[in-house]
Amino acid sequence: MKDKKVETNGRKLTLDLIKYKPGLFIITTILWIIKDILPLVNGMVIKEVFDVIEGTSSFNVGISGLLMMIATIALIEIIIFQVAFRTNISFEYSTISLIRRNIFNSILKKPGGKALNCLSGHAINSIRDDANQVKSLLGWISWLVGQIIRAIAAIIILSTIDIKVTFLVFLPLVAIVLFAQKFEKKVEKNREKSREASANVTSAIGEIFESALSIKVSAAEDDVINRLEKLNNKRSRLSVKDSILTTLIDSIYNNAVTIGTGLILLLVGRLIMNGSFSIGDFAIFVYYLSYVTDTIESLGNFIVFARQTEVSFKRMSELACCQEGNELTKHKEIYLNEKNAYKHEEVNDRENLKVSDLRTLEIKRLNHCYENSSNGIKDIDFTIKKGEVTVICGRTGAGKSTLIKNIIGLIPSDSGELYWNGEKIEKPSEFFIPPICSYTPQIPNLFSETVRENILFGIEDNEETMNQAIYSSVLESDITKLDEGLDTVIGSKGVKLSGGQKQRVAAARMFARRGELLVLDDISSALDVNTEKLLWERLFAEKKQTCLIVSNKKIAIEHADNIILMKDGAIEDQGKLEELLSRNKELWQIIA
Ligand SMILES: Nc1ncnc2c1ncn2[C@@H]1O[C@H](COP(=O)(O)OP(=O)(O)OP(=O)(O)O)[C@@H](O)[C@H]1O
Repeated sequence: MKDKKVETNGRKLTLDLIKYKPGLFIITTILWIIKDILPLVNGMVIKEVFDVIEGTSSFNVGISGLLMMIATIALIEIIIFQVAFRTNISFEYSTISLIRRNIFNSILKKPGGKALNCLSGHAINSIRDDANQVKSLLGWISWLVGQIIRAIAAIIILSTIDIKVTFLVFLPLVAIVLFAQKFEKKVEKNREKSREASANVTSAIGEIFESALSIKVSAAEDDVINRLEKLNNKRSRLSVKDSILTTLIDSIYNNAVTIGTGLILLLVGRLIMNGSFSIGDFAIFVYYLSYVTDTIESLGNFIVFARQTEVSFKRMSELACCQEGNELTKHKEIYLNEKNAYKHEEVNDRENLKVSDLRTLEIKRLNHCYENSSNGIKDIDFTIKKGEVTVICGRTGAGKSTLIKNIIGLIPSDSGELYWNGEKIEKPSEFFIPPICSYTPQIPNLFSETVRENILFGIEDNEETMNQAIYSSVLESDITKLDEGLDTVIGSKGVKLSGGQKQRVAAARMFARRGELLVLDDISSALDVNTEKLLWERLFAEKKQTCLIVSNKKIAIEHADNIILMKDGAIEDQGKLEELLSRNKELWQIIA
């Protein structure tokens, strides 16, 4: 399966998100509308205040009554604002959590070897900034609805005062919207570049932290800092350009609105002098004018912001795209208020898999070619039988790791089939997991937690399982030498452990999961002879255990029921040790 380009439709995705919590969206929007309409009523009351002062009012309420009305409206406005703010927060955080949940879920669902299609820094930036951008857009939509309704209502009221002056309010709107359209593409392109440059800096910093030791021993500090400086300068240039473009558009809106306002006020001033405007009319006109012009500006900014959000949708969709398609806005339950409500439906599905005990695992015509490369595996055919040890060997780069990653679904194969007891395995990446299969990768992935937590890695802490895992991975004497035994914190990526200890903690994690099929990728490369001997002896003492092992070590190969000899991505030969030694010089050289 090669990566496909992800097509995104920002409007559809936005609508999907609104439909996720339609009740909250509608309530928030209605509250914003009421909150925005109230000042219009206030404007009318203010007009009456001036008319009462001028003596032209037909309203039978005194100044004090009108002032009470103004205060009451302001109070109601404050209360509505408080409620709307809360419902809006619930709406925004529900949708942002859904987006983040779906991105993480899709990443976890993808084959392990292809979970991220970009640098981790890019993914982190996207999950943080792009999700926030979408959240702001959604909040803005419900806010804008109220503003637009208020502006329309204001325009209708203003046009009853003077239609000609009111018409002039629309001119800046049309001009600004047309102008903003022209800038849309440019802003979008630049924002994309700017975000990418920021992500490159984040990734570079991450890599520097991860490789601090290598940088020091290679005395590469200056080079690394120069590279970071270049990336940072690029980021800074693009960010400044992005800010300038956005500010430029903002200031154009503001100035157009101000010029429009000035023109209208000039016209109104002339009308007052003509006597066709009362002071009350003038007051309400000035009072409403800012609502209309604010909305024009807001609408213009919104158009630009919505364009920028398209970029965010695109980047997040690329992360949230898995075999089932773009899952970015897929409606799923999230738990914002409940403690311990974490559920992972997919994991539960896996636990419920009904699979018969292993008798045979057949690998048929398996092929994989890495993207933009001729490397991979070709036409792999062999069978693993229950209780047998299968050892894959071959020179470096022969395709051993690629083969096992394809079998257990960490890398999706281009073609070929796998059969478990004769039944086709449809999704290897979802099938080859504990308790069916457990795996130790060539490079151990450890976390800066305790040894115990690294071994358990989410499974229940059971003394018997832990002791068995420690015994099988020959870790017992290492643990007694650690300051706090199993509860020693091992530092970032296990920095406080030796290479051999790291390999065995990773192996212990695999043993603790008691997979029916154990898959071990060259786990003894950093072990001394005695420890390695013990490790294989203990593993092979369990005659029932089915193992698929990548190793060129003589002691492992000697225990193999079937040896798969790889060369240039293909199986060069396979069979028992004696048969292969009698006919194949390659194997002699590998185990020599
Ligand atoms: N992601 C990748 N993209 C392109 N080529 C790759 C990728 N990963 C591995 N390769 C290439 O595929 C070939 C097989 O790699 P693989 O890791 O399977 O070899 P191996 O037999 O396990 O080697 P070793 O014994 O050194 O671990 C190598 O030539 C390697 O450079």
